[in-house]
Amino acid sequence: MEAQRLLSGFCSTSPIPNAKTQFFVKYSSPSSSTTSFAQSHKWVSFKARPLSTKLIKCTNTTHTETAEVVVSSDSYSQDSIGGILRKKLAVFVSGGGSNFRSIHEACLNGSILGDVVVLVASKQGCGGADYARDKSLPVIVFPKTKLEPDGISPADLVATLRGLEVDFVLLAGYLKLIPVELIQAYPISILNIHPSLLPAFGGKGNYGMKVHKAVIASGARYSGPTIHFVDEHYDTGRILAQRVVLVLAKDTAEELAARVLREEHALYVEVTKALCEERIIWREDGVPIIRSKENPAEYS
Ligand SMILES: Nc1nc2c(c(=O)[nH]1)N[C@@H](CN(C=O)c1ccc(C(=O)N[C@@H](CCC(=O)O)C(=O)O)cc1)CN2
Ligand SMILES: NCC(=O)N[C@@H]1O[C@H](COP(=O)([O-])[O-])[C@@H](O)[C@H]1O
Repeated sequence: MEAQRLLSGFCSTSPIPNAKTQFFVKYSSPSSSTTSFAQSHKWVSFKARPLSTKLIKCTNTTHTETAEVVVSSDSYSQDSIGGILRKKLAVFVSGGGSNFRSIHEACLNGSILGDVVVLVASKQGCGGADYARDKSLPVIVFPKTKLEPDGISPADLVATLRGLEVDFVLLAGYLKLIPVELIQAYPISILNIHPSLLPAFGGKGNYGMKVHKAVIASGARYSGPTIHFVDEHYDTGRILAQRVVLVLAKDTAEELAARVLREEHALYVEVTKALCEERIIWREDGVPIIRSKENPAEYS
């Protein structure tokens, strides 16, 4: 229901103007509804300066909620560089969210021509979700599981991202399989970062510290992050970018993980910048490459 309300502008009587208008919404719900949008006071903010506030009442068969909508001018989504519009990003996390934070900060400081408009978390209480709430970003839990009963369905996830006009989905430490519904709804628009040089050390069961332990145990002398497009299987999508990190003879998995993570943060910001500036080109053999901003004749 909340996903639908988010899409329909919270209520049929919503005064919320067109999608180009940004707004804050504060929910106060008498009931302890089972969803992440309707519990007590929650600011769901999409940025921008408030111009006016409006109260809207949302009723359904079980209860009535009031939402205070702060309608504001939309001075962000009209930003553009050379006619290229600012992009709307959804980031997916399961853990601490350091990649999410570095991307969000790069959007705020102008490095990335885009805005994170929603965070999707597989765990309501993970560090990435806490950071998003602290920054007044909307948080959606996906998927719905026994441990996360407030999670939404794949259909509601697609509808909500569409309703938020998301252009690209960035997986950043997200540990669940992305469903085919989302992949079909966002063809070649979903990226993932993996902490090894794919195709090595990828696939089901290869995530987090497990990857770095396997790299060290293998005797590999090099590792590093890979960013790839997401298809219906784990880590088999088209590789877009990599960085090489030395594996030192006496590295612990934690030391290697920290070295790789530093490169992940830089690489994901660099790739997201190229994505939002529409500098990703598809080679005839289907391999995606990135056009240099400084020298358009150069690709990587
Ligand atoms: N359709 C896709 N979904 C996801 C992809 C992808 O490439 N295609 N990438 C992963 C991220 N990832 C590696 O980069 C990855 C994440 C998790 C797993 C894994 O084995 N998960 C376990 C469950 C872990 C848990 O719930 O704590 C499992 O499925 O058994 C492998 C690779 C994100 N989604
Ligand atoms: N296979 C997926 C996987 O292992 N992803 C890895 O999870 C970590 C998330 O860190 P973060 O939450 O601090 O960004 C990152 O190292 C990322 O590469």
